[in-house]
Amino acid sequence: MTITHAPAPPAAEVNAALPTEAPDHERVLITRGPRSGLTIIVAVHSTRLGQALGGARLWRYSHWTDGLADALRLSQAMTMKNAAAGLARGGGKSVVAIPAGVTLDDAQKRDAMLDLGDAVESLGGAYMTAEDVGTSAELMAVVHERTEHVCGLPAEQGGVGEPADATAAGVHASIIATLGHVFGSTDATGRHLVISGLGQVGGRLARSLAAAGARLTVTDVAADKRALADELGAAWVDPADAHRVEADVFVPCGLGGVLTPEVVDEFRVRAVVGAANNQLASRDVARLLTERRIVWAPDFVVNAGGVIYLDVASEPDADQAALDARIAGIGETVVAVLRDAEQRGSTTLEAAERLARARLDAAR
Ligand SMILES: NC(=O)c1ccc[n+]([C@@H]2O[C@H](COP(=O)([O-])OP(=O)(O)OC[C@H]3O[C@@H](n4cnc5c(N)ncnc54)[C@H](O)[C@@H]3O)[C@@H](O)[C@H]2O)c1
Repeated sequence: MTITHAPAPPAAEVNAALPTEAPDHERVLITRGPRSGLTIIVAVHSTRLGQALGGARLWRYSHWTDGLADALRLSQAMTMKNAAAGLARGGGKSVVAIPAGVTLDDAQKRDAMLDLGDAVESLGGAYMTAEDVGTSAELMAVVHERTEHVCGLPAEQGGVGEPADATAAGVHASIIATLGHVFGSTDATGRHLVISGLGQVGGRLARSLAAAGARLTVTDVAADKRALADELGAAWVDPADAHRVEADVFVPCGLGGVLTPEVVDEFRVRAVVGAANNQLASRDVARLLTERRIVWAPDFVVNAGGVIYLDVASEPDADQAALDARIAGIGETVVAVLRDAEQRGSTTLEAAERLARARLDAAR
């Protein structure tokens, strides 16, 4: 294949350090895609609860080992997410690493997805892939040409499509549950929420929270999202200042790593509940949030709606009412985690991890 070199390296390359501790993954496949020439990594962290499920990331990495580090970390997080969500699913993740400065055209993306399909198939069903950052339902349909172990195909092809609606519904339920925990009322009317990131999930949430009567301040690094703020009558704030707004809840729906010690120090909210993955810049930030009495609903519990949707809706006898109940149940899980943390004097992160580990231990 021909790789076209962009004039300047794209901004969003991932640099990720490999863990110093040896990985505890069941299997990690690292292979060079014969069609695409790209490094493909499939990390199966755990199948203790069932076939590992987690998305495929097609992204730029400064070095292929950054892609490996990402896959190791993300697959481990999927084990916790799927266990905390009560799914009979293990944790896994795949990464197709695009070298720095390289842009793929459509034919090259297709080659990459066919290679990914072969890599997934070679694991004999230990891992099922789905869309994630840089991939889509359409690209999953290409993966499907090489393996059955893929979900989230386009609806026209009999698939269940992309899961953003379900993710947003789960985050909405989590926010309502957290309001109940913090303020003693689940009524969002007049509550002031700050949403940072108005993409697939944040945009849907802004609509559902506005409909629930919340007062919104919103932001995005993409200035064109301001139209949604205007449509909903929401206030707009500069992205860099969003975390300083005095409000009830901060709702991170952009990229991960947003909760740094500095940000937590400047927060003027009572709770943080959002869709973004890996919100904590480091584990100690969970303790800083607890010390400042800011209730953080752990991201991997809050944003599990998408994976619940992919799991439940992909079943042949999928039932919408059962799915809705499972998504709404995320709110109950959030409350259980927040109460457990309060009772034991632990961080909410530790409480969510206890819940996930208990389910994993029960399956030994
Ligand atoms: N889509 C899903 O079903 C799903 C499921 C689980 C978790 N998540 C996580 O939720 C987050 C949002 O997902 P999405 O699908 O809506 O992504 P998206 O790419 O559609 O939207 C992200 C939005 O955040 C904005 N953004 C990026 N950096 C920002 C910053 N610093 N400040 C403000 N805005 C910023 C982007 O411009 C974009 O509009 C991601 O972290 C994703 O990993 C999504």
